[in-house]
Amino acid sequence: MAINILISDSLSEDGIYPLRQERKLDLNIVIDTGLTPDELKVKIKDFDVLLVRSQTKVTRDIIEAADNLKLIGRAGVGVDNIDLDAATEKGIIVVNAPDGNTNSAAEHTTAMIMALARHIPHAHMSLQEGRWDRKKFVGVELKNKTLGVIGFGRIGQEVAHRAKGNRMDVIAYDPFLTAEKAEKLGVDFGSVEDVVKVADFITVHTPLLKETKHMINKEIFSLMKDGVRIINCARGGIIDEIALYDAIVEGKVAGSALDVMEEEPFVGNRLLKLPQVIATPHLGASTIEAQESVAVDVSHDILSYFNIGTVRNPVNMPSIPKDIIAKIEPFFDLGEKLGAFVSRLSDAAVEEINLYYAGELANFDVRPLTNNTIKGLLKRNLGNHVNNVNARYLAERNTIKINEHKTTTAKGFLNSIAVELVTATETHKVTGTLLNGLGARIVKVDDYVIDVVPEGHLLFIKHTDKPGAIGRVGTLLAEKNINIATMQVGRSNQGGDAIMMLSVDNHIENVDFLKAQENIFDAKTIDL
Ligand SMILES: NC(=O)C1=CN([C@@H]2O[C@H](COP(=O)(O)OP(=O)(O)OC[C@H]3O[C@@H](n4cnc5c(N)ncnc54)[C@H](O)[C@@H]3O)[C@@H](O)[C@H]2O)C=CC1
Ligand SMILES: O=C(O)CCC(=O)C(=O)O
Repeated sequence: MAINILISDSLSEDGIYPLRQERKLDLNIVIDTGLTPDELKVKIKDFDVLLVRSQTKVTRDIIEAADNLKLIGRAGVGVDNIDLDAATEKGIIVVNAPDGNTNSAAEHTTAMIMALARHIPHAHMSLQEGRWDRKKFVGVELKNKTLGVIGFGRIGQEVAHRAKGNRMDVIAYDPFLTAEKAEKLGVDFGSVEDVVKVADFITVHTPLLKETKHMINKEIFSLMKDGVRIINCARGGIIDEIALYDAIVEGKVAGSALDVMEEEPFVGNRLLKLPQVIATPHLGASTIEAQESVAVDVSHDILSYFNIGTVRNPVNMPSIPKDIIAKIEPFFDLGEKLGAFVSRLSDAAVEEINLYYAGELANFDVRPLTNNTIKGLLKRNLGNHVNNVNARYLAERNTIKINEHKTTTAKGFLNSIAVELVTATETHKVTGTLLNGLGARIVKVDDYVIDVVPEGHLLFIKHTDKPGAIGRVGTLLAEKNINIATMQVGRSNQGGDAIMMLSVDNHIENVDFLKAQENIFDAKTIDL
């Protein structure tokens, strides 16, 4: 079946070349830019993939109307134009291209700092208007000035690097910036307040989040040096525009360079009328190189998702290095099957799921494996609507607690996974392993040690350990023309509780005939 891809913002044609030349998948690429939200809401129904830059607003409304959507690709960094919660709830994976435009955005920020320091746009306009005004445009040097960088991720660091080339001192704030890292990068570091108190130029490079919205506000402006210059090439909204406007008019801020504002397009914004402000229409990533690079990156993730089911740059799923994925991937199927198996052992509402990882597995970040296992467990009640993207969200929405437990010592096996399901009245635990060269096995159900291949049609029977029980089950199944492929038995003690685990050739619709037997107190069919 064709995979329908809608590109709704203008993207580099060279960047989507990997999609154009794909031969294994049947891709149907439709480019339709400039759709209104209402038009997109109707159109999106037929598409499996939506590919955007920052222009298209992928709202909850649009996501809810997107009946076939599996992946949203953002050719760029910021995903604030995509309702991530709505995508996650619907099980739609969101990917971005975090590295492809770093250099361009850092170069643009540097250009803005320089243009601001030397009044280049205004001087140029004045010349165009026929004036030779050299006194009006006296600037300041960058050398020996301090650049304050708030948000010291990819772009913030690249900007700092260039500032040092201009012989500026750099002081940065980022919640993840440690003394060791700052020293290695040759910058000072401190709190937001520490940074703004000493900086001559302040540039912000954080994402727009609840915590960063208006983080540069009236109070923070009041701490700044008089004559400070403010640059925002990250996201509108990080700086409170009312506070910025007032600080410029009051003379606290000598100038501001803005590539982004709270409302875009920002033609007509009153800040543009101030002579101290220079601005560009969100051009940080607008270079041939960056646009090609981000489009190539998302194109590769789309292909990777549909070809092998993994992506490099997930936004709403844990991002795990390739080498770790390679180590945990073989356990995905086992985890899902253990989840599915344990879900059949109780009909009561699940309150808690405990995942026990033992052996070498315990050394790795197993969150994707946990997601897959929860998917297997929740499928019984939620059906195919649950997937790796929304499994954890759906568990939490149903107030199910998820706990991962790890130990590097695995009893008897190199690695094992145990999935424990806790309800108000009972607890069940199923343990599985991958046997070298022999594949997956279920090795324990509750307290019973077994050895069962987790596939096909299984029949799980709990009974009293009495002579003839096994033969009776065999006869009853034969009467119904059900062929037994394998059988395992286990018991707690002689004459006590016991289990039978059979694999049979066909699905058994109804097991009441087994439950009606005197010594059988439970029977369940489990199709894996
Ligand atoms: N103008 C444009 O065209 C472009 C804008 N951008 C924007 O630039 C910004 C930075 O992008 P990258 O450096 O690639 O992202 P990044 O994820 O590498 O770095 C962001 C940094 O902000 C830090 N941060 C988060 N909350 C913070 C807080 N409360 N205070 C201080 N720091 C905080 C994070 O720890 C992280 O180190 C994003 O908003 C992105 O959308 C990116 C590319 C182009
Ligand atoms: O697509 C664009 O040009 C905007 C880039 C951007 O703002 C980002 O990557 O966060």
